[in-house]
Amino acid sequence: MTVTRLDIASVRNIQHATLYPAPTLNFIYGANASGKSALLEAIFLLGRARSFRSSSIKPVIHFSHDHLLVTAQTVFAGGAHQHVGVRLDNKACEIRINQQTLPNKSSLAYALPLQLIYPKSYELLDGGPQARREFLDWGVFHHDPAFLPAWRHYKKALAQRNALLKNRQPEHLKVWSQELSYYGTIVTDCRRRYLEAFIPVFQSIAGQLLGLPSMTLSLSPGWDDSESLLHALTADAEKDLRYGFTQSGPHRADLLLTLDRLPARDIVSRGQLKLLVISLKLAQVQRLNLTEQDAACILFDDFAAELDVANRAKVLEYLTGMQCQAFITATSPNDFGDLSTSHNHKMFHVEHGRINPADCSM
Ligand SMILES: Nc1ncnc2c1ncn2[C@@H]1O[C@H](COP(=O)(O)OP(=O)(O)OP(=O)(O)O)[C@@H](O)[C@H]1O
Repeated sequence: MTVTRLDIASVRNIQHATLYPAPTLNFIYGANASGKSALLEAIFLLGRARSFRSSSIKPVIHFSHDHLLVTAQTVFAGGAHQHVGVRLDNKACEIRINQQTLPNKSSLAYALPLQLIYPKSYELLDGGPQARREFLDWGVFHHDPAFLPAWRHYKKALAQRNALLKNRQPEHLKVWSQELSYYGTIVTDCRRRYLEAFIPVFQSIAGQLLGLPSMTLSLSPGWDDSESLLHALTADAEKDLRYGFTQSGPHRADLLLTLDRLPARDIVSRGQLKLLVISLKLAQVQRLNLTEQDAACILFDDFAAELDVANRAKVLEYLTGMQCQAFITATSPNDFGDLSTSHNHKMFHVEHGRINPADCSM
């Protein structure tokens, strides 16, 4: 999937912009506060109907307007065209794909798969497990159609079981534990199957970017899986009643990245940690590329942040060979390094919210 035309209205300081991006790499440069991240935010809004910078939509909408609109024309590898649009205001979200209004954000995620790399992404390895679960589930969602319905059922059952625990009503606990166990096992099987396919891709990219041997990635499923989930839920029932919530299950899962059997985050340097996160994110896109489906689009904000020149060159070389569309920002065109091996890319200059094509030879 490639964005061939992008129209943005009222996103941060971008009042109106139309872009015809390259199907490969798109380099975006401009001074601080010019609107580079706002441009990536607009594309992210189109793929997820939410911002990656603000939890509410109000601060994202241009001060003098009451709604924002982002639309795009995209083309699939097979040549089919698609028109995608998102209109957001403080209260409502309207999603349109090919002139049809759709109720679910998940349809956008299928229409425009996105992988975002920005300074906060680096918390993926040194922050809490929720970010790692969300990261993993992005891949599982695109890999396995059984995942989303099972995950939705699981979350409903979890809410019901937690309500019983909170209200100290143990009598119906068994029914919800069974429900939770049934869907939780499907969710975990989907995660395991995806990881099997994902790990070799990740190891190959991390090998190229970092050259670290003996790196392993594994799933901690969220309970002691030497026993079934139902067994864990039954054994935990008393403790769960005391704490008022369910302590075992895939909602507590984590991804463990180790080097020489120690948590990678305790060993690697800051720069290496960033390269590991970049490897994880690129591996998700590469994995999707290898399936029947169309490739995801990469949004890479603040490319130069904390990566030295040699590592930037390695990442760029990898991105160039990836055969997917990417939007990459930096404050100066020099930050992108030597672009002589990157063919057919485009460069854009952002200034005070205006986006203009720039000379690629810069
Ligand atoms: N709702 C809004 N309406 C209008 N302008 C806004 C709104 N929200 C933020 N801005 C302004 O939009 C500009 C764009 O900020 P953005 O974060 O996109 O810049 P940037 O080019 O990524 O900068 P940096 O290099 O510092 O990260 C800023 O000047 C900001 O003050």
